[in-house]
Amino acid sequence: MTTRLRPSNKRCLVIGGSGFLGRHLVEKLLDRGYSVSVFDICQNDELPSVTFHQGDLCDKQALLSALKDVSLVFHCASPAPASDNRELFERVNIQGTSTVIQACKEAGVQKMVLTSSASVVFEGKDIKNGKESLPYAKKPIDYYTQTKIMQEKLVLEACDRESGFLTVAIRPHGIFGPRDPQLVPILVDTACRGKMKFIIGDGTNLVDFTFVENVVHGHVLAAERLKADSSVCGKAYHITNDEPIRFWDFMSEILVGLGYPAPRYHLPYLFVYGLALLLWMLALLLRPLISFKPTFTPMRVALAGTHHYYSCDRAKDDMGYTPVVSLKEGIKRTVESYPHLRRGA
Ligand SMILES: NC(=O)C1=CN([C@@H]2O[C@H](COP(=O)(O)OP(=O)(O)OC[C@H]3O[C@@H](n4cnc5c(N)ncnc54)[C@H](OP(=O)(O)O)[C@@H]3O)[C@@H](O)[C@H]2O)C=CC1
Ligand SMILES: CC(C)=CCC[C@@H](C)[C@H]1CC[C@H]2C3=C(CC[C@]12C)[C@@]1(C)CCC(=O)C[C@@H]1CC3
Repeated sequence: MTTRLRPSNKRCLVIGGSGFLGRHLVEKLLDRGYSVSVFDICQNDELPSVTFHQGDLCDKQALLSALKDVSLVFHCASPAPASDNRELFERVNIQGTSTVIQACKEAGVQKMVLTSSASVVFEGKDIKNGKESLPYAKKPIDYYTQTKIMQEKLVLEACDRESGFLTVAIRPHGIFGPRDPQLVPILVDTACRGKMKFIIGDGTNLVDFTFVENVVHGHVLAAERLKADSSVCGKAYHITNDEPIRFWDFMSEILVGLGYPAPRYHLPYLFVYGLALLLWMLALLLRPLISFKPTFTPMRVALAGTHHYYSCDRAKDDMGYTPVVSLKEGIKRTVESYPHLRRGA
């Protein structure tokens, strides 16, 4: 039986509620008796009890009309990292988030939960059991992450107990699960093109992959613990499955589950990284003439070949977080949810 910690008269808005994480969050909030509205630039299948507001989060007027009578806002909208569009990241994640904060304050919103990312401290070098006390990356791995850092700072600095506007940031890592448009589809696409034969490095690097329902659970707990007298205010929290796994074992389990062979041949990390760097520079130089997007970007090679896993002790201590779905179960549910991506389907 689910315990309902909050009365159902709580009205919340999920910005980015049509996206992968946002949609799972909306479903959980409804299940917990919240009254939910969604604000997103795009709409997917309607949910009967959800009010949908279509708009760009950079548009304050559009936000204000969606924020009427809302006391809690979840901000989980962002351009996809793969869009690789610096201007768009800056406009949406930095200027847009400032606009969201201003609109929330004007509309009298009391609480805001931001979906940040654990990668805000990652510089492409090993992180083992990283805590929230690690400094922000001075050289973030890409523009997307650079703007996620700025976004998190803006939201946490806006936390103001005096005026009654409370904020918290959730830092998930490697979100996966049913309906994810990125991780599994990229992986399967790479396998279909015969490029998933190689393991970068010795294959022992540990990484956090987090099942989407655990990320949702972290968001809901944060919102419910966010009060003027709580230690949660103005802080960032890692939310993971708390079961770091070898990057290549995770990839292999998904691939094998979908009927593709697991990668087998090892390539030295520095060799692949150097090659990826060269290709990336070539793509940049040739951009005015031809446009090609290499599969092996330096950022992806760093993600695939280094340790990067994080401690969620702070979330455990401050908000009683524990993952609700194990990695094994999460992988099983994910694989089962992609029958159309099975080999030969
Ligand atoms: N997926 C992951 O592994 C991780 C994700 N995160 C963070 O979690 C959050 C959710 O990610 P995820 O669910 O994967 O992403 P999605 O792309 O699936 O969802 C984001 C949603 O926001 C919408 N959106 C984008 N720009 C705007 C805008 N200007 N105004 C209104 N809505 C907009 C998107 O629309 P459209 O699709 O049309 O762009 C989409 O519906 C993001 O903040 C991301 O940075 C953090 C760590 C890991
Ligand atoms: C843990 C974490 C931050 C995951 C984020 C998701 C994506 C960045 C990954 C999803 C599929 C991954 C993938 C690769 C890199 C990282 C991802 C894009 C490779 C390109 C790495 C090099 C290869 O050999 C192929 C991989 C395909 C899948």
